[in-house]
Amino acid sequence: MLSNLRKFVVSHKKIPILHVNNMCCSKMRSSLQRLKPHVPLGRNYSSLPGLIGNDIKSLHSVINPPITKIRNIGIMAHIDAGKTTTTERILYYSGYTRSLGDVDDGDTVTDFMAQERERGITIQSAAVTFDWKGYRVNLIDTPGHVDFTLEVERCLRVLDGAVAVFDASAGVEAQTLTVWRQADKHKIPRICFLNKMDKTGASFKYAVESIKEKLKAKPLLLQLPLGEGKAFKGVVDVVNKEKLLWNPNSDDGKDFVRNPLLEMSDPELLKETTEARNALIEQVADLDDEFADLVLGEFSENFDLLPAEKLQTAIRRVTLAQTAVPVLCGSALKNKGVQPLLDAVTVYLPSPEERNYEFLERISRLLLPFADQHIEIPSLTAGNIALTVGLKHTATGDTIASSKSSALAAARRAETEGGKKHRRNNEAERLLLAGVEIPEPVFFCTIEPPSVAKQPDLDYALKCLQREDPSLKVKLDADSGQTVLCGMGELHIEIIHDRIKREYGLETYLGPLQVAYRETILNAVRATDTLDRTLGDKRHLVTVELEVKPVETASVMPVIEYAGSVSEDLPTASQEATENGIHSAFLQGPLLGSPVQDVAVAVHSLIIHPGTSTTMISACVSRCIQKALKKADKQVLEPLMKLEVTVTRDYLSLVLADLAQRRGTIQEIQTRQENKIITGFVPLAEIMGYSTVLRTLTSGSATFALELSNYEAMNPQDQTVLLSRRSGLTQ
Ligand SMILES: Nc1nc2c(ncn2[C@@H]2O[C@H](COP(=O)(O)OP(=O)(O)OP(=O)(O)O)[C@@H](O)[C@H]2O)c(=O)[nH]1
Repeated sequence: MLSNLRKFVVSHKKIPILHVNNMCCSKMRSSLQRLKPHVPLGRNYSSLPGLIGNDIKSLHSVINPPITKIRNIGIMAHIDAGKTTTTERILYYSGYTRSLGDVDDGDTVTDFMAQERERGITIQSAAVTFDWKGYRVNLIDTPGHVDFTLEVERCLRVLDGAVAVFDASAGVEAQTLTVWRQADKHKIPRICFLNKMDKTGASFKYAVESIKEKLKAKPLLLQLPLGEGKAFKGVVDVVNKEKLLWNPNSDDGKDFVRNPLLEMSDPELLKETTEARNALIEQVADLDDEFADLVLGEFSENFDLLPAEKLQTAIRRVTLAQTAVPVLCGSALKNKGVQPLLDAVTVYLPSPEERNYEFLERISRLLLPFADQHIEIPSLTAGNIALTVGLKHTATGDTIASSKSSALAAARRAETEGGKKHRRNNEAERLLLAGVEIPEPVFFCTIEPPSVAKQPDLDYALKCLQREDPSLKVKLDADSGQTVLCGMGELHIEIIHDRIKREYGLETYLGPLQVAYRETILNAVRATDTLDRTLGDKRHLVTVELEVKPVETASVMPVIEYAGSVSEDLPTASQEATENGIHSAFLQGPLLGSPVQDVAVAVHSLIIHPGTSTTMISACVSRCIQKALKKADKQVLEPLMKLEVTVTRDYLSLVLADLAQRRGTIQEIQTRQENKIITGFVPLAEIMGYSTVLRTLTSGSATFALELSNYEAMNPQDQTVLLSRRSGLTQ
């Protein structure tokens, strides 16, 4: 949402803002009517939701439709599965746009950033709102590239349901797994859409199997494809036993017929569909006791008599319970199968009141998003998605509440419901609701403004970008004084660089991309330290004795223990100061100045002279830890990436040989039609610039996906080379 907010701020000069606050209905109606001609649309938009032609159905329903009729959904998938193309079709069939946008022509609604249109990929999530058969659908198109994982994560938190789009010729791909796990984490009910059924090599069966195997999900086949690849012409609705055929002469897919399957005309297909329907009924009955009772009681003799609505209601229950996922198929590009997908969204995905949100927020200005355009609205009921402006201090992951007491109540609820997590008993922390988990950046590089005078402008641009994208970290290198960007991948940093130029008018220079290493220790070491300083007439005196030791946590958060004698009478402020000192010491390890992970600290003794400031306590503890770390045996940890390369047979051996040279280890090689899918692990340092290498090696025919797996100990030889290179001894 914040990305759209920023977009709004950037582009608000172009778009007239309608101040509808406190307006009477007739005034608002005329404002809404005036909206269309004013909005500088690059595309041909038909109507905003609720507006038919230039008329308004009902102002209340435009802004606040009944909650049961709202669907807040996201579209998620592996890169290039066809999310944006599917979204375009959805907007067209719902009447939101009057022409079909095309990713390859760079004129889609939701990919509105210049970089998105140029590269044909989604970077920021975009929200659009439209109506479908009496339902209000708020839809978010999320990025598929692994570098923008955080963007997906922050969308999932506010969604009630999602459509997972798959390339039917590839099935479950690397990033599908990641987004699927994220949706699991946020308990989001899903529908699967097997897209690209028209593509050579598309296989409904293969894609369904991969959903079972890789996602460990139970697919409910609500449709069967009519033909595959070039022969794909429509779908069978298994629930209703109907055939849906798209008119081959229609160039926008609006024209399709739905006919019941008859013994006379389609005996084979009817038989196949009946079998699929019976299997579906049995599968749902296995998962839902209420439905099992119904089926066994009234319809056990003949499943054909079971009304479609009863089956749909049960499918909805299991979808909401996330014990199974409905599967549909189609081809967004060839305009087939998208309308039934929209029907399924309204039928099977939850309304906001079926999820646990009970917030009502009052904010000075609210805007309804239409991709990169917005319309101001006077109020909003629970379950809707909107934008707000003017929040200076919020960042992605924050929760906005109407008052401190409601935030406290919500925090308490979060604690009892999901939490059980240990929270520190401090009020600021209690006010926090579940934020998004921010992935650790794995790459960094220096960034320089065109001149010293422009440094404040660069700082400002980076501050703004960071607020909307917390996966971007900005640091100051203490030695060189340079600004350092830390990001999720090469593409991430490249896009940030590009955005600074386009959106803030600053030409900046990036240093070479470097890997973010970590460090750890191999043995336990004890150290003591005393800090004795007199400032003014005040004496600050602290003596600490502690031990650092290795422990396997795979985290940079140290485990902290206190000896009984220390914890007994340690005031909270002194404890916080001690822990601040511990945390700051581990941010910069002794080998490379990288964060230290897999460590525990035992504080054996802590003697604090009365009147000693908390800053001095932190400083003493931090110095003592650094002393201990220097004495310990140390180890560099390097990011190990999980890699998936899709390559044709001809180039397999070339790619494998190249990976071997990059210290890669191969986990498995699978066959998928004409392609080989290599999965394995490779150190990040060895895979920089891999897209160019792979393109050259395979004449552009291979693709790859990369994801951080874990941090692994570097072998002693490589570690020595790295350390001497970093200390400037070798190149
Ligand atoms: N054959 C075929 N190609 C499709 C279909 N849907 C999309 N494509 C093509 O696949 C490519 C990727 O489509 P997008 O809609 O940009 O995919 P996306 O999932 O939004 O991609 P990202 O946003 O970058 O993750 C484009 O070249 C589309 O034209 C389809 O149904 N069939």
